[in-house]
Amino acid sequence: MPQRASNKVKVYVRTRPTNHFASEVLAIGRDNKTVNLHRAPSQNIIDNKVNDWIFHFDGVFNNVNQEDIFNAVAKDVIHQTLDGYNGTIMCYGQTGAGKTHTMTGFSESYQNRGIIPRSLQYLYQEIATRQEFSYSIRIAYLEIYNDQMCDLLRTLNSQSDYQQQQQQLSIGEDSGLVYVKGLSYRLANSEEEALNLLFEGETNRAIGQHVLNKQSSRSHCIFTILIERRSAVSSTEKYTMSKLNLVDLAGSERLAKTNSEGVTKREATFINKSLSFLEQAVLNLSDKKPNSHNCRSSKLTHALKDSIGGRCNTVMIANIWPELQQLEETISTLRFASRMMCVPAEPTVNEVIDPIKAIENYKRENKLLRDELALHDSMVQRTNAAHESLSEQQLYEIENQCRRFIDGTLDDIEVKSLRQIQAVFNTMRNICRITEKDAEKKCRERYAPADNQGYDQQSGHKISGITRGANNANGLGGDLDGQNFASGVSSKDQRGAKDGSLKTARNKKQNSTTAKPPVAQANNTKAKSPSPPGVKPTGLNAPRITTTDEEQLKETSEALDGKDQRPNTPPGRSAAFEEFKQTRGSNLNRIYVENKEITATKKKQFAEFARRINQTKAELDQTRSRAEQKKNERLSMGEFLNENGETIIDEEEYELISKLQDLKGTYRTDYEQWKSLKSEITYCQNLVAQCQNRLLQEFDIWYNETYVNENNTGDVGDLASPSKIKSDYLVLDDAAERFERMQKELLLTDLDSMPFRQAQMKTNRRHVFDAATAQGPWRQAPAATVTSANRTSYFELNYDDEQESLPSIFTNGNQQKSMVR
Ligand SMILES: Nc1ncnc2c1ncn2[C@@H]1O[C@H](COP(=O)(O)OP(=O)(O)OP(=O)(O)O)[C@@H](O)[C@H]1O
Repeated sequence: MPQRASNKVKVYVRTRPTNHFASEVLAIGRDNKTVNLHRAPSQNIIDNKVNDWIFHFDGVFNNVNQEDIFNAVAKDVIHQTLDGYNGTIMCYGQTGAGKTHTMTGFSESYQNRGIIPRSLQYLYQEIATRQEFSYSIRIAYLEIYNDQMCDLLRTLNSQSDYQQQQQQLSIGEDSGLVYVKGLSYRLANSEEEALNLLFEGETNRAIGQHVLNKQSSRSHCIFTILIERRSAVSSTEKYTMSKLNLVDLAGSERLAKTNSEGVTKREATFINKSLSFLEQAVLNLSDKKPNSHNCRSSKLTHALKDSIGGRCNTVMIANIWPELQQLEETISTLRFASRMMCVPAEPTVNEVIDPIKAIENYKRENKLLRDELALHDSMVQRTNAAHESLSEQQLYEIENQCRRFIDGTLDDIEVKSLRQIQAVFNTMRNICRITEKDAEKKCRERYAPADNQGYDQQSGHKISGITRGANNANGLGGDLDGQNFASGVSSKDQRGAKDGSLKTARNKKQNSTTAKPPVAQANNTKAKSPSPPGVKPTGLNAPRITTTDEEQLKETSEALDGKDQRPNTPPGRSAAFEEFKQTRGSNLNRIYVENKEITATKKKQFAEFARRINQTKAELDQTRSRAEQKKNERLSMGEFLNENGETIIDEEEYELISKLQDLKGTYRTDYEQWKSLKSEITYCQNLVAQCQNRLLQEFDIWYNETYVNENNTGDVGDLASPSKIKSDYLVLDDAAERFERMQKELLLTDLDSMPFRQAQMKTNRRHVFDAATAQGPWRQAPAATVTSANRTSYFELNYDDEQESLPSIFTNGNQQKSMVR
C-alpha cells in the first residue's frame, strides 16, 4: 500500500481484548494497517446492502499493551507540543470499547496507566533535558455532560454549585484560538503536581449507570495541557504557546440496543447528538469546507474547533470491540475513523510576542543607538550636542526664547538637537493657541460680559496647559490641553480655585470630626501653611492633607470611637492555641479529640485481642503436644481397627483432638478480629494526624489574621513556635507515616513511577480526609474507603489449616508491632 501523505490527521484502531473475537467477520491485515469486514447477507429478504469493507488506517493494534500504544501513537505529538505545535489525541468508539482505558488507564495501576499519565511523565522528563528553555505548564480538565460544561479542577459540593459553574463557563475565540472562559488553568511545576490534578479531576468525573458497562462514563472529557516555552539563554520577546488536548469522548451507542431509560436515555441522546455534530464537522473539514458547518452547534465541536486537523497535530484512536454482537457499532466507528483520515492537517508553531519583553528590548536597542550616537558626536567633535530628553529648565528656557523671539527682543533661537527643534515648534503652537484664546476672551469681554466666569476658568486651564504640554513630551508633543497632568505651572486663578475646593473639603472633614477637635484642628493648621519660599507653586507643591495627617485623623477617630480594643502585645502561641480551640477551632478540636479517643479505645481492644490470641496459641501448642504424645503411645501399642478398617482411639485422645479443633476455631476468629482492628487503627491514626494538621493550619491562619496582620508591634520572637505546639500533638506510633515511608523506600527501586505513586497517595489521603470531615467524628472504619495503597501494606497472612502457620502476636502496651510467623 502506498504511504499516506503526512499532512492528514493520523488514525489508529485499537481492539479491546476479548475471548470471543469475531474472526469470521473481522480480519486484521498482515501489515497491521487494514481491517477487513464481512457481514453475512440477510437470508429472507433481498439484501442490496454493502456487506464487505476494507478500511485502511495508519495502524491497527490488536492485543497491544499501553506502553506500545503510547510510543506508537502519542509520543511524537507530545514531543512536538514541546516545540510549540498544538496537539490533539482523541479516543472515539462505542461504549465499553476501551477509550478511557486507552486515555487514562487504571489510576491504581502504574503499569496500566494510559496516555494522559504517560504524556505527563514524558513531558516533564523531556523538559528536564532541555536546559536552553524554560517551560511553564498549566492544566485544565473540562467535562461536557449533556452539552453542559463543568470544570473538573474545581470542587463541586452540590447541585447548585454545578449549575452555577455551568453558567460561568463559556467558550470564546481569539484570533482563531478557542478557549473556555472561566475554566481554571492550574500551574503544575512537576509531574507529581500534574498527576494530582489529573486524579482530582478523575474523581469529579460524572459516572453514569449503563447496562452495557456499569462503569461507563457518560461525558466527554478534555484534559488540556498548556505549554509555554521561553528561551532561557536569550532575552527574545518571542515565545511559543502550545496546547495539547487529550480527549476521551463519551461512547457512541444505539439507544434501542442499550435499553436506556430516564436519565441514561437523556445522557445517551446528548452524547449521540454531540457525536453526530462532530461527525458533521469532520465531514466538512475533510471536504475542505471549514466554514460551511457551524461548530457552535454543540459545546464539544465548539471546544474542539481549533483542535481537529488544520494547524494542529491530530491523532485519533478508534476503539473497537471485535465481537459479533458489536458488529454494527464497529462498522460505524471504522467509517467515522476513515472519514477522519481525510481531514487535512498542517501543523504550525504557535509563536507569540511578549509586549513587555518587546518594550524592554526596544529600550535596550534605543540605549545602544544613543551610545553609538554619542560616540559618533565625539568623533566629529560635536561636543555640545544633546540627545537626552529635555529637562524642565531647558523647556522653560526654550519657552522664554520663543516669547522673546515673538516679541522681537531675540533674533535667533539657539538649537543644537532635533529634540530642541521639536520643543520650539510645540511651544510656538501653544503660544499661538493661547493668543487665539486671549483674543477670543477679549472679544467676549467686550460683547458678552455675562460669559466671563466660565471663560476665565477655561482660559486658566489652557494657560496651565502650555508648560504642561511641553513638559510632558519634552518637546515632542503630548497632551496640549493639559487635562491629565498633576504637575506643571498652574495659573493663579486655578490655584485659587484649588485652594478654595480644598478648604471646602477640609471644612467638611472638620464638621464631621467635631467630636475630636484637638488633633483635627492641629492638622488643619498644618495643612493651611503656605509653600516654603523659593519653591515654584506647582500642582504637586500645592498644600493638601498629607497621608500622615489622614492616618492621624483616622487613628484619633478610631481611638475615640473605642474601636481598637486589641492588646498591644499578642498572646503567646500556646495561649492563643488554647483560645483558638475554645473558639473558632472548637469543632475541629472536638473531632480531633473524639478521633483520638476512638483510636485509643481501638488500641486497647487490639492489645486485648493480641493477649487472648497468644493465650490460645500457648494452649493450642500444649494440647497439640499432648495429642502427639498420646498418638505415639497408641502407635507403640499397635493400632486397633474396627470392622470398617478405621482407627480406634481412646476417649482422652478424642477429647484432645476435639479441644485442638475448638482452639483453632477460637484462634481464627480472634485473629480475624485482631487483623481488622489493625487496619481500623491505621485508618484512625491517619484521621487523627490529618485532623491535627488541619487544626494547626487553621490555627496559623487564625493567629495571623487576629494578631500578626493587625500591625501589632508586640515582640513575637519569644512566642512558642508552631512546631512546639505540633510536638505537643505528636501522635506516637503513626502507622500512616510509617507506611508512607516504607512505600517511598520501596519506590526508590523504580524512580520513574515515584510521581505517579505520590500523586496517587495524596489523592487517596485527600479523599479519606474529605470524607471524614464531611461525616464528623469517625465511628466505624468503612472498608470501601480504605485505599488500595493502604491495603497493600498489611501483611498478607495466609493461615490455612496447617497449625504451623498460625502466628503468635507480640505486643507492647498499646503499641502495635509486626507479627512474627
Ligand atoms: N486494551 C485493554 N486491555 C485491558 N482491558 C481493557 C482494554 N480495553 C478495555 N478494557 C476494559 O474494558 C472495560 C471498558 O473499558 P473503558 O471503560 O475504557 O471503555 P470506554 O470505551 O471508555 O467506555 P465508555 O464510553 O462507556 O466510557 C474496562 O473494564 C477496561 O478495563
